[in-house]
Amino acid sequence: MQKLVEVLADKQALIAKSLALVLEKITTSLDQQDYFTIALSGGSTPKPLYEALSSQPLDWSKIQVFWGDERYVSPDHPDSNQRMARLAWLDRIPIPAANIHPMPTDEPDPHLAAQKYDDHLRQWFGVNSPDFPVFDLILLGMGDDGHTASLFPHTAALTVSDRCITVGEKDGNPRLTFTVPLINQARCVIFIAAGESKRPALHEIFSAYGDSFSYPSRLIHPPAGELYWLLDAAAGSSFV
Ligand SMILES: O=C1O[C@H](COP(=O)(O)O)[C@@H](O)[C@H](O)[C@H]1O
Repeated sequence: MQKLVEVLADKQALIAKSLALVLEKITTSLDQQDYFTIALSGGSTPKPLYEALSSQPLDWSKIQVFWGDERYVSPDHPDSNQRMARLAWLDRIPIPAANIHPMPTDEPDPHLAAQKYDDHLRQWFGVNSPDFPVFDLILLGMGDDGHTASLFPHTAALTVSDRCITVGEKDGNPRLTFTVPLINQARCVIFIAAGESKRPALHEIFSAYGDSFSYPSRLIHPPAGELYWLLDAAAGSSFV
């Protein structure tokens, strides 16, 4: 695994660096293959990145967009990760509808929805269990508590190793999330985190010894892939 930590002066520089890196990964991959698979993070941090991507002159027919986690709400709910990415980016570009792969949130039982998306991923990538699909790029955020995707501290989702998708839980509410082994299979994982409130969790995540059950982002280390941590100075100035 190649791990790179880069600290940018401020949030604007962080987004500019994230944009440049995502574009580099897309163009390099498309030189060698016909399509590029990306899994998106939600929350507030990546929104300006998605807005910036919306004005890039890419061949969107070659980009396949998935989500790494989703709140279990309808796609038009203000909390929906899909909604945020569509408003900021996907609704503004000429991307074929078939290239957008949102997590389903319409099953009465979220476990059924998790199984549906798991089946969809396996079918789309043509990968059967026990192997995992390999994403070209997975974008991740990190919450103040050290969670990533919807892998929250001290939850059962952290230990799921036989599926691509599982049900996470935040304050008693279900979410859908990529599992740790699926994320760790990726060719490239980019964490993007900003703000002073992330600093205590980052300290735990970057320390040589620590508790991954308390700080789930520690679990992400793709053995055959690249791992980037892009931070603004408020979050990361003491780590490089
Ligand atoms: O709930 C979530 O939070 C994390 C971090 O979000 P941020 O607002 O601190 O950027 C995000 O990565 C995840 O996708 C999302 O569902």
